[in-house]
Amino acid sequence: MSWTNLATNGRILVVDDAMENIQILHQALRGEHDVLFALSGEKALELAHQQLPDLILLDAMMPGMDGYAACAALKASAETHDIPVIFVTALSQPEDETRALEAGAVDFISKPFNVAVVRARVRTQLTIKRQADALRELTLTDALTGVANRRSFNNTLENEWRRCARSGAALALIMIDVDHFKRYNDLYGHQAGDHCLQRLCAAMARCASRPQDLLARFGGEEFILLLPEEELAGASVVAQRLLDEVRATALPHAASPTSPLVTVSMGLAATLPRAGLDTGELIRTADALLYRAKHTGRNRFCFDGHD
Ligand SMILES: Nc1nc2c(ncn2[C@@H]2O[C@H](COP(=O)(O)OP(=O)(O)OP(=O)(O)O)[C@@H](O)[C@H]2O)c(=O)[nH]1
Repeated sequence: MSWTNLATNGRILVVDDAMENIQILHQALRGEHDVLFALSGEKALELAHQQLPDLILLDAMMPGMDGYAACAALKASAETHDIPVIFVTALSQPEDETRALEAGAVDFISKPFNVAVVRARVRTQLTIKRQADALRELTLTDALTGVANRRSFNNTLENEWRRCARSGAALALIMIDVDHFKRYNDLYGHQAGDHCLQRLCAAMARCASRPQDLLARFGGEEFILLLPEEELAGASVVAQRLLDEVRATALPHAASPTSPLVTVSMGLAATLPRAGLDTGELIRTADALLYRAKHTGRNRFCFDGHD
């Protein structure tokens, strides 16, 4: 997304029980945006989850679930929480406006609407939304490698831990460290070292393809792969894939006593998360097993019961 067209080409969901209002708004916005519509609050929630629009124009008064209830439901769901909602309504008292803002709306447009005003307000909110998205992305991404950073990993671990605790599923971690990376930098230079980390990340990202898997840079030349709903057996399959994929990337490392190519060592740990149990313990276990992998020859993975 270029910074010059942040205000256009959005996916806008228009929600109104009156078809003529939807037609007017569709007419007003379709030149600049992709417009979806729903004729009820219930349908709006369904579409919002399926299509993840950039912005929602929501009628306050509708039979069944009204705009306030729909807005509250959108704000209560993690997937739709960040979608800005503009209320569009014939109600024009300050209390109505306050109620909409309290329900989580970012703006309020009165009916009958002025099409130019609607367009301008949509542009403004779309720009703000995209700037917020870009900022969130920046704060959660490692600048060098493009994978998640440690903050993002910590957030995801907490969420996945709770999710697995609810469903009774296991959760696995692979702690990954590049072997003899100091020697790599010393021989090839820091810039080549950076490039090596980028290539390794691209290779490692190919090894864990489920939507809930998360590869993150844990620090320096250390990475961590979070595998929700996975046990040690599954994690060891992924770890073997990581070893193979890193080998196939074939990055020369003439200063490594382990191999003529860049290699990684890994520690694997898995647990059945429970509320109240500490996520730190799992990380410490994976770290201790990574240490064991380093001290038993590198270019390998270790987990309890297997070296
Ligand atoms: N180029 C580059 N080097 C980094 C980066 N982050 C950490 N390093 C280097 O990674 C090296 C890590 O060194 P050590 O912790 O001694 O580990 P190692 O040399 O990989 O040895 P083993 O882990 O025991 O195999 C240090 O020289 C760091 O400067 C980075 O972003 N770019």
